[in-house]
Amino acid sequence: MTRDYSLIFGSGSQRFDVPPLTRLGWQTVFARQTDADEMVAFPPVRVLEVHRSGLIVRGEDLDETLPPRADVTVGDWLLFDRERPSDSRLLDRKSLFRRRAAGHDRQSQLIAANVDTVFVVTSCNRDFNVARLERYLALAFEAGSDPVIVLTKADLSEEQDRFEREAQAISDKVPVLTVDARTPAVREALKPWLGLGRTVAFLGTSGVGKSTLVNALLGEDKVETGAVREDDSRGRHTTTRRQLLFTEEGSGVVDTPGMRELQLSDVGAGLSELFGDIEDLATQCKFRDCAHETEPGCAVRAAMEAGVLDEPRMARWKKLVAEDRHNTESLAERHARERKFGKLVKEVVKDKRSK
Ligand SMILES: Nc1nc2c(ncn2[C@@H]2O[C@H](COP(=O)(O)OP(=O)(O)OP(=O)(O)O)[C@@H](O)[C@H]2O)c(=O)[nH]1
Ligand SMILES: [Zn+2]
Repeated sequence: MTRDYSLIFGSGSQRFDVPPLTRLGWQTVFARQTDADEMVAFPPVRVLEVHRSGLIVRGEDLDETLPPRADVTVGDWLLFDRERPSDSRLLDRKSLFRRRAAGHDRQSQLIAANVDTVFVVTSCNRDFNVARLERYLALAFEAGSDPVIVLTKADLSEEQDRFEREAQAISDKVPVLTVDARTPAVREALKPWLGLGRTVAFLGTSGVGKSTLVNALLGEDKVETGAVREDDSRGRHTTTRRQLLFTEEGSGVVDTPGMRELQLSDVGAGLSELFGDIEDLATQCKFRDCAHETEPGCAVRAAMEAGVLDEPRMARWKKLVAEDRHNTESLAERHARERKFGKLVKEVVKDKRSK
């Protein structure tokens, strides 16, 4: 077992006892996929940066650049093959964020792997939107990463209690923090999810304070914040980074613009995690394909009428399910479904006419 020496020695200068792989985020789930002999022949390396020209990886006393490959992303673990670097074995992931590429095939672009916790960031202002938060949470669950809601700009709002209450009501699986992202105290607030060998990432719309939080964790201005970024509108290009950085205490922070553009697609399982209670109700509806509108024997509407289920929440659920289906279906699948529906309508019309 790997011991977490940071608990014994504290962090900072006395880091010498921590195994280098642990500092890079090596965990039992990865160790279980290999053994000591293989690790000597093919040392584990973690992907820290992805560039068009190659992958920057790091292991114990190892800093290498591997040929680029589409099946690997930031945060991944590989067993480095010195002879044939492009054959380095990719270890199974703990979690994976991906984005559907443009076009109608279902190709997806890998964004980040092996993220333990994702901070879903929103501000105590007009950015705050329960539907959008639910969307991000579904994405996080789908990726296999634990979400935490971070409410920033608490210092600018007189209603932070209300925002906090609304965020807490979304799911009892998701903790909520309220912070001023610009103060050093924010590191304390995020601490329970950081720590040696843990990897975190940030999700949220533009301007909510993601870069500010990343900088707070890294202890310096590694990432441009909004104030600087405004230059972009005058034509300056920001470099597209996809990188994994480490804090002083040894936790990994994924900073990738791709996380900002994630869409809801293929998040069926994530939605179930977030709306499991409604899905359970739906299984009790009289009709298996109940749309929970006017059908008799609808358990979902019954719960709503009894005041057990919040109507706006159920409306958001329906919208997300429809949207996920739309994003997930390939064009061919959609055509097939629409054809089937068209045929059904024709049959019903014919049936009515013949009566
Ligand atoms: N008062 C206050 N200002 C904040 C807080 N968090 C962030 N800001 C400010 O909000 C602006 C935007 O913050 P960023 O960290 O750049 O936001 P971002 O989410 O990284 O935005 P993008 O890079 O566009 O995705 C900056 O000027 C920050 O200083 C906060 O908690 N309180
Ligand atoms: Zn129903």
